[in-house]
Amino acid sequence: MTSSVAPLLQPRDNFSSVKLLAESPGLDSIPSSYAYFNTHPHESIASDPQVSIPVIDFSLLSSNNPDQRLQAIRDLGRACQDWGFFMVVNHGIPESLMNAIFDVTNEFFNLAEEEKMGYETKHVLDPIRYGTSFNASKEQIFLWRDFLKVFVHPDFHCPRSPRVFSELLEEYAKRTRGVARELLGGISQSLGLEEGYIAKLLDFDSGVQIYVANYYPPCPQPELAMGIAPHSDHGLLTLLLQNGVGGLQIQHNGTWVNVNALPNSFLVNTGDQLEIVSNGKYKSILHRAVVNNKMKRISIAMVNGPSFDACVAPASPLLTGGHGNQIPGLYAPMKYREYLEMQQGNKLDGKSCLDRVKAITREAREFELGQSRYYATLVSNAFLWQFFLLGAIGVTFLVSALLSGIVIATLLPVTESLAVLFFHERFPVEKGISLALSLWGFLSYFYGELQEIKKKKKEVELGSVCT
Ligand SMILES: O=C(O)CCC(=O)C(=O)O
Ligand SMILES: [Fe+2]
Repeated sequence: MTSSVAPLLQPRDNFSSVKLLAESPGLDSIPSSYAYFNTHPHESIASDPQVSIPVIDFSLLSSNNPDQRLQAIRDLGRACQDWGFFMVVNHGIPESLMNAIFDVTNEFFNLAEEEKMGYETKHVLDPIRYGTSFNASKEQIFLWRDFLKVFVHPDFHCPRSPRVFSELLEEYAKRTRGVARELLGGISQSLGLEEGYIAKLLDFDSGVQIYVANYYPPCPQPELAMGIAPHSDHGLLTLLLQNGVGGLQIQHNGTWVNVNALPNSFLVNTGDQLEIVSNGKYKSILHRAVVNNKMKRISIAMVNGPSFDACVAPASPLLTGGHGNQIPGLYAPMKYREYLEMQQGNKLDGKSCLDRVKAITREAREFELGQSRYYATLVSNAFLWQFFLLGAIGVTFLVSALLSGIVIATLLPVTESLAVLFFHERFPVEKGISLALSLWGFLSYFYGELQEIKKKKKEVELGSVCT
């Protein structure tokens, strides 16, 4: 394995895209800021050359024959539970449309850099976003990937050029949304819910759909670079196409495996919102894309999610077991818009966003006084902190920022000390030191103030003697 890399070039300053960097003459090693595998030594390479992933025949899912449909629903449920990933064949979307969407995507990435940079935006929810890596402002190691993300539903957006882009993308978005809706219906039934249950619950008809095009140019050191780091998708279902060049790997039974698609098929993966709504039965799948040194790879992911304002939580019928037993909900309710902002606004880091949503409910379940008191404490805490902050601003305004800072620094360990006294929390040496330091700050401030007052008094007295 070649592990020498060029000195840090700060490519971000010189190259606005990895495409430009890859096309720079004589590039035979990658800048160290792209050497992902040097800084992630624990990331194993794919062991298995190829495994067979489940294949879903879409025509059976929409069949009028109830037995065939039932079988397709069962297959779909098994694929979601065992893999979180499957291939969809016979979906009815014309091959010509799929080819055309590839061609126009390729043309977009071939536009002049300045034109593409016109779509470089700051906010993660801007409807058209061109960029490189994933979230370059948050990453130390960059991905060997340029991207274009376009929100195509509920409101349709599209870059102005290439000229035919808009017409093709609108049609492609509509057709893929139809396939995703049908799949979601089957998945809903496979969970024992009504066909339209999830779609209605999450307002899929006004759902967010995002076109994500990934451009991975050939890389001189593919064994060091990463196209897209391990992550799960934030939506419900992602329909992925690739230009016949492999690179996608999914995590299955703890190892990375290569997957390739049959011609004219979709690779579909379940996303975080499906994991939440199914209360963890259908886990979103970790996947990544590696790069190669021969051919550019383009993939197009259509991410289909709930509506922005849908509050996503485990479906309530799934929280009642046999004999009416309550099953705990494993995920805290959250608006999809907020989840999307959290996921897109950070660096790509496995399933860390979903873990945050899970952590709150775990804490709530383990809270001695019960779940409802946990949430009540959380909300009242947030409310009371607003008063505290107002008070701190008041002290800054009326006295000094120094006093305000000292009061805050002193109150924090006081809270800790009360927790030790009343809830018998541990009191390790760090807590002791921080308590001593803040009390020292507090006392020395007042001692200083006292000295100042005494000095002023003396001056006044002396002054009155002189006059
Ligand atoms: O390029 C690929 O195969 C994967 C792309 C992907 O995971 C994504 O865009 O979310
Ligand atoms: Fe993905």
